[in-house]
Amino acid sequence: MTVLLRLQAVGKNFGGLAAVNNVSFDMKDGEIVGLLGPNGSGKTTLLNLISGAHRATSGNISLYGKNISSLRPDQISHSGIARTFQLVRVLQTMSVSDNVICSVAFREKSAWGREAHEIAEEKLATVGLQDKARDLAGSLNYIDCKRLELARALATEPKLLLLDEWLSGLTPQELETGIELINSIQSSGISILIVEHIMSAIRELCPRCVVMNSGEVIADGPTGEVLENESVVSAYLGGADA
Ligand SMILES: Nc1ncnc2c1ncn2[C@@H]1O[C@H](COP(=O)(O)OP(=O)(O)OP(=O)(O)O)[C@@H](O)[C@H]1O
Repeated sequence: MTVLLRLQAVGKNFGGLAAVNNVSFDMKDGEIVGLLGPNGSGKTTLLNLISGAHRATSGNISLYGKNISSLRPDQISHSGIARTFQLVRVLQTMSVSDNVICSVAFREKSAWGREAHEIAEEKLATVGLQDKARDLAGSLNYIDCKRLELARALATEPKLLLLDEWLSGLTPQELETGIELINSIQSSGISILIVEHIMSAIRELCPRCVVMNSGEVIADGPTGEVLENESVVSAYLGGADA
């Protein structure tokens, strides 16, 4: 299968701190991969490097064989990578629909007017927000803000979606809905790299996991095996959560 994303010896230093250190792994087209690790292990920094928010100190990142390590975030978005943030970011004073239209306007194949509206409607339907298209984004509850952020990411037509704790803070029922939504997005052909602390969700969604600790990859493989790996248990799970 085609290699979608390739990380080769990727590193990021903040002063004397190696937040990401010599990280290498591939993702295949269509894959969903869990990115795990204890707090401060470098997961969000790695997503920031892939999405271009931060420039890597060392190593290479490529998408479909094209080196994207030195591209700007907008160029990386145009290459086919979209993300959501750990702390939800929506444009509070605009309507739900206009939030998505903004993403449509900034994508590589931008669209305006009626076409942009139709794309926004489609993405809002995908995430289950079609009935709230005219509401103010600032009036949405937590899960709906998360849905909107997802719709905004999908509006850029990504090949690879980076989800940073998208499921965190949801009620058990919302969690089930969220898992189904992520599953359906992957089934539509979008690859997903998901940072998540909720192990039940990771087990349900991800056949494969990569685990980081202190900036380094300490395990990469089938989720069941990885979660039983001794170094993973002691670094991250403390033996209780798996
Ligand atoms: N902009 C920054 N400047 C300095 N240090 C940073 C910066 N961003 C992250 N760090 C540090 O890099 C390390 C990795 O942080 P990162 O947020 O990537 O971890 P994480 O695995 O995503 O953690 P969490 O699960 O808590 O979100 C931490 O020690 C953090 O304090």
